[in-house]
Amino acid sequence: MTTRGGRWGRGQTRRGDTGDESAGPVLRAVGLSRVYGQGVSTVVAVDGVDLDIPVGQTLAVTGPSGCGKSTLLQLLGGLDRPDEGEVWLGGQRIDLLGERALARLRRRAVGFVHQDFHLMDELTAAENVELPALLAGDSPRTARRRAAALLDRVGLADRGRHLPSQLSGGQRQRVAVARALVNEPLVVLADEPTGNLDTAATHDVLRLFADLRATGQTLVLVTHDERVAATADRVVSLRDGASAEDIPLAAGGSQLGALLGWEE
Ligand SMILES: Nc1ncnc2c1ncn2[C@@H]1O[C@H](COP(=O)(O)OP(=O)(O)OP(=O)(O)O)[C@@H](O)[C@H]1O
Repeated sequence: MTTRGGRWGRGQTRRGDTGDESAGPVLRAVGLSRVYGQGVSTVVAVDGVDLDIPVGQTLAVTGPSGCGKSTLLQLLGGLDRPDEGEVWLGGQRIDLLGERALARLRRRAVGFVHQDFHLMDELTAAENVELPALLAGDSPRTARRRAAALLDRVGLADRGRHLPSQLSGGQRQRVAVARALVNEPLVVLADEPTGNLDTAATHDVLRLFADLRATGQTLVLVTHDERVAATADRVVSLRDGASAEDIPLAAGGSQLGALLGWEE
């Protein structure tokens, strides 16, 4: 994948760009806590999480329903703010940024993939992918070119003019992955990206993530599915908002082959 010169400052490059592993973690949480509600209805959704995510790592976040996975992902991506602690992205502390600066940084540095795709129904697949590039300041021509290349990369070169309603769930999620990549984010954050997909579509999306991993893209993946988690480099399990286990998987993405071979 080509890179855009000047988009990132010193210490903010991706592994795929420079091969430089000395820049420190691309994403870092320090003592992160998020509390919802007050009084008797208080819920501590995230409770003192420390996390360093190196450039190029695929991290799976797992744990039982309600343990705080989605809240943690939103905090890491600057969609929500912690009550305590710090979030660092690309060497910059983001939890203290003002709304506009945070929105700008999020647009460029974070690619989100959601369980239910979050595509705009009235826009074509290509327009959905172009939109974040246009919002980040690219010319229409550049945005179109980038969207076409990404749709090709996710195997949907011939579906650019289709509306989301004319695509299968797996195809919609591949459009969503293309959209997440269009601004060459520092991190891709995916919340149950295979949660609404059948087995074949799940495999398509996992293959896509394996391809991203091979290019050095940093990826954080929230998943209930242990087999999906097994395709990561590392698994962090949450219990009641806190990190209960942090396991490096020596085999990492090589589990993908086993998973696909087993299921197919
Ligand atoms: N906006 C909110 N207001 C109040 N409580 C919330 C809110 N969002 C989440 N919570 C609570 O915070 C806790 C963590 O929720 P979160 O969605 O992060 O968990 P999760 O692990 O992603 O769950 P699931 O796997 O079911 O999606 C839960 O107890 C949830 O009820």
